[in-house]
Amino acid sequence: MIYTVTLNPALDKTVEIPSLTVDAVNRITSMRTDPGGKGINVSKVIQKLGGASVAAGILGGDTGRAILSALTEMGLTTLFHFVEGETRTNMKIIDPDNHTNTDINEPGVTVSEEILEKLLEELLAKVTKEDIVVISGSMPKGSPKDTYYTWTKAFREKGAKVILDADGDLLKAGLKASPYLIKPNNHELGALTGRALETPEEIAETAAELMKEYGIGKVVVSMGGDGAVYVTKDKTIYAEGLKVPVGSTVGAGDSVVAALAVSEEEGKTLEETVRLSTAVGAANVMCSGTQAAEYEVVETLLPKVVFRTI
Ligand SMILES: Nc1ncnc2c1ncn2[C@@H]1O[C@H](COP(=O)(O)OP(=O)(O)OP(=O)(O)O)[C@@H](O)[C@H]1O
Ligand SMILES: O=P(O)(O)OC[C@@]1(O)O[C@H](CO)[C@@H](O)[C@@H]1O
Repeated sequence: MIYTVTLNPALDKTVEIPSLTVDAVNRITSMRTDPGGKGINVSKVIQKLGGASVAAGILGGDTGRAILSALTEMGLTTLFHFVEGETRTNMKIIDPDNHTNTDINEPGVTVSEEILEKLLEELLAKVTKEDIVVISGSMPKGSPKDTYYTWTKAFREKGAKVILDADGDLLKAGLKASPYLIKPNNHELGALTGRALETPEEIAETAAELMKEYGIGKVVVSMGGDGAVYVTKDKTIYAEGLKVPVGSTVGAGDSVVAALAVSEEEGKTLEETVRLSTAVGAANVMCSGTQAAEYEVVETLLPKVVFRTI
């Protein structure tokens, strides 16, 4: 089973504003809402890929209840704890004239250490060595800074494979517990290592160093429309991005994480994983908002993926 952990979910409100201008009145031309937050997005995509997951995390208030009922309606299995306060609403502004995606994310609810411990205990009682645990996104206020270290270590001790998708200090903390796989983008990896990373070769070298230093099994570095670099102990592959019409790039990274988790569970080869992840990433940017792409679209993109060993 794949478990996804979203400690700070969000209702994603995606609006289209042609020629978005600061310091002016902007008019929305279309709007949609989706239950979101990184782990929740991963669960939505896993379902489209024919896999099963348990989406776990923390919700609050009417927004939290709306997210839970949307996920239940989609047929997802969930394990959420409710806290005081209101789950955040994150605004995603698509400007089709300037081809920009702007994220305005609220901080979210405040949680206590007790609620985090309760959720962790409940998950630890279920997770086995056959399982994959995806931990992604920001943490709610009140969480200890080392939460991703503690959680990664705890799931690892159960023998589960932990996929960590976080950035900044959260990623730094989690790395110390040697996750099985991490998926930073090239900017996040660059910030972590203090290097400007442009080429697949530079990215591959830095990722390999990180794997050695922290005992990480695999690193996948996404590069937006330029594709991704997949580094394992014995092979490194660069996959080009697919040229597709862009609806919204929000959640593209989450869809890649979903494809990586499903590939891991199904024991796919690295080449099969690269093909699936690239096609899933591209199919999801074709969608508006943070809705998950249909597998039929992914299927049409699979044969178009171009990659090379580096
Ligand atoms: N414009 C695009 N065209 C085609 N594919 C894209 C585009 N943007 C992203 N992708 C695909 O999605 C993958 C992940 O994208 P990206 O590197 O932007 O992730 P990310 O920075 O983690 O995103 P986010 O945090 O918004 O989820 C890329 O490796 C690529 O396969
Ligand atoms: O504030 P965080 O937790 O870093 O990111 C939250 C978020 O931007 O990530 C997802 C896209 O990856 C969205 O569904 C959600 O709004």
